[in-house]
Amino acid sequence: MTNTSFSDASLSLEIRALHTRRKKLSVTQDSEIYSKKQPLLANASVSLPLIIQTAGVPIHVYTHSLESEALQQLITLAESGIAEEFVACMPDAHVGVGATIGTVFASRSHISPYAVGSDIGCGMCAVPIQGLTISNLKKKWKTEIQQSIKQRIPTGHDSRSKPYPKLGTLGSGNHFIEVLYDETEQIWVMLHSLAGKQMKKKCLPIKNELKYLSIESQEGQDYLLDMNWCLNYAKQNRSIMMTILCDIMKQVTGYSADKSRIVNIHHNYCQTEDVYIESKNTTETLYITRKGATSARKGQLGIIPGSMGEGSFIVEGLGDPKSFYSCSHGAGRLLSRTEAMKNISQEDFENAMSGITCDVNAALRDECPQAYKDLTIVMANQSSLTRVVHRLKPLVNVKGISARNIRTREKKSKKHREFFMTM
Ligand SMILES: Nc1nc2c(ncn2[C@@H]2O[C@H](COP(=O)(O)O)[C@@H](O)[C@H]2O)c(=O)[nH]1
Ligand SMILES: [Mn+2]
Repeated sequence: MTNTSFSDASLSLEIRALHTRRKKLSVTQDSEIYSKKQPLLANASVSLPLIIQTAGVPIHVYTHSLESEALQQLITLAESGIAEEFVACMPDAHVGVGATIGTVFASRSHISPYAVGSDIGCGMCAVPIQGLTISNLKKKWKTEIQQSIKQRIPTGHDSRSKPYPKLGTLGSGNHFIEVLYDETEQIWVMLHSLAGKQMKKKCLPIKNELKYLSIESQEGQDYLLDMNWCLNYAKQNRSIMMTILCDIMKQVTGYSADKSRIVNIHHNYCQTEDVYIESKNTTETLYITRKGATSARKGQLGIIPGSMGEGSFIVEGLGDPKSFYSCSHGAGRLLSRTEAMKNISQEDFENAMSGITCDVNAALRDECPQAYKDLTIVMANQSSLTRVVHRLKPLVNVKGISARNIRTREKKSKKHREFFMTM
């Protein structure tokens, strides 16, 4: 039986209630209790990280609210025996497949493909455009840039090819390209692009199963080799797209990117890093896995995107060992895609995007700003992990969806409507 408990006496009753349920769960594995969504809710005044004791290593949680399923996944990892010292949960965390999105952990001996995630090497790239500001950006350029991006960078279905996605392609879903401006009115370009290779759906585990490989085993070595191949591929893909994007900016506006300030980072990966081990007062080299997390070593630059209406942050790491030198990789989803489609009206979506040059096709409503967590709260929750360098607000957004994707989605929702009308 597990010893999971919460160390901070001031945590709210809700947490204690969840704790009791979780204890019940581990004994009975009652699927009915399991499927109930009981969030972890702490008082916003409680300082972060919350430290949750488990039968394995503790969990450092950098948010005051978390879905029960995500907490369950973190506990499974913390009690698996493969994680050293603690497991860290980032402020944008939400339930993932096999492991929570927003998980960081260190291992001496094991790697978990499920904890790296299916989007191996998914990440962000951003660069400022030297001399281009809000004041000298002509209004008509925004549409010209948007159209040119769509013509030159394949998105959604058009990104696909076998066995790997084409280099220089964006991917689908919440992958995006943006033109933004910072607090000094400086213009930036940014992209969030697809992984080196998507793990096949049939290879993915059920939600709360966590499988892992010994690094010394043949499978572990094979996985590391393949994962590193995917990381290189994903980084190259971002570089190629960024070159095209900067070329578009130059062609349309006449201004060039300041390539010396480019930031190009993964947020789904595993690599060896030197880690301070507090219990031994030593530094060791361990395998750090970040699934939906940004490296935030002291002085290291990172990119934290929010949503298509909210924009993003350029941040600098503060090098906090309590999070394994990491911070969030975004705002994180608040509503599932289905919930967003159902609960957010087309009018509210369009209002949230007013003034931004972008598509507001109904097929994109599951990507609306309202579907994501409040980025201000996410940033406040990680003030000990990272410092804001630039606050970027969006001007142009191109999402990872092709005309063909839109037609397929429209057909599907028409069929869906017809089905319900005949009932
Ligand atoms: N600036 C923008 N941020 C966005 C957009 N769509 C999503 N997002 C944020 O990115 C992260 C990435 O999540 P991942 O797990 O898929 O890597 C997500 O949590 C959102 O906060 C956008 O169009 N523009
Ligand atoms: Mn990503």
